[in-house]
Amino acid sequence: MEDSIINLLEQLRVEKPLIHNITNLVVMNNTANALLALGASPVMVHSPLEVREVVDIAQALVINIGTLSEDTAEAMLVATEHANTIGRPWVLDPVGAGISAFRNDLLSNLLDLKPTVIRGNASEIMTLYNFNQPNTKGVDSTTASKDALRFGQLLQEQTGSIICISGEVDYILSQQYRVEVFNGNPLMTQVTGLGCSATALIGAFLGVTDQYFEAAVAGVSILSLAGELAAQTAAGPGTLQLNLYDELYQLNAERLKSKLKIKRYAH
Ligand SMILES: Nc1ncnc2c1ncn2[C@@H]1O[C@H](COP(=O)(O)OP(=O)(O)OP(=O)(O)O)[C@@H](O)[C@H]1O
Ligand SMILES: Cc1ncsc1CCO
Ligand SMILES: [Mg+2]
Repeated sequence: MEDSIINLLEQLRVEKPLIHNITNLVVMNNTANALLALGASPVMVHSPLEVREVVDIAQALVINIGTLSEDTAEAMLVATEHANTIGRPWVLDPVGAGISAFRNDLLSNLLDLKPTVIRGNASEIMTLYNFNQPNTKGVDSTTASKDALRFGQLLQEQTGSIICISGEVDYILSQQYRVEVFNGNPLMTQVTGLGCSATALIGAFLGVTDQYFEAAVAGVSILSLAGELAAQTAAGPGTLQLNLYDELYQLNAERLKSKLKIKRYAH
């Protein structure tokens, strides 16, 4: 399985896919830098008046609802509908699912548009399966990823999307497979938007292959491994964020082979 991740990373660095992000105001800069460090080419375009044209030229689309407004919500619907029309893959990050009726209505519309991949923390994935769950913690998870696994699998069956649940263990779920990633470090939760960075990296890999499950596995496991390595020499959250860019930039086949801790199960 490491081989497929290594091949996808090499391909990404050659092709430098253009990744269209409609994302939140908090992580705009750190996700653009994470994409650049990995080898992709980010563009953040949010106006409903221009997203169609950007979807046309991009290889994949990232939708992150963290800091929603009426305008960005409209842009997300326009962009994803157009992506579906022309066959562009897209990934949804349901940040803060459950915060408000506005957010849940948009999420419900986006689910109807069948995201290629959905990546969220445990609380967000549980809310997507049942919108009646109260959100008590904003954008952070109140529960462990393993507690959301059953709901993630049900959400997978309901939507047909590939589902990624992040946390101490990261899960990537399809109809056929479950992959578990054991890399990462708890300090990563003290830096805003590393889950959002994982979502953006999934977008980058969706831009270089039509093996969408393998793209999701690559995005999640590379962010978790780079975060783990970044934490090893970090004095705190600040250096972790900086080290993360360097780890993404320096990541190679040898490091992936020796440090990745992933398991694949067939259902
Ligand atoms: N308890 C933990 N132990 C080890 N690694 C963790 C832990 N929690 C999170 N991580 C790492 O951080 C990554 C992001 O997960 P997290 O659950 O914090 O995302 P998130 O809540 O969506 O973040 P954000 O919304 O700030 O982007 C995971 O993929 C994993 O690598
Ligand atoms: C802190 C925060 N608030 C809205 S989006 C965001 C970034 C983490 O998802
Ligand atoms: Mg998140």
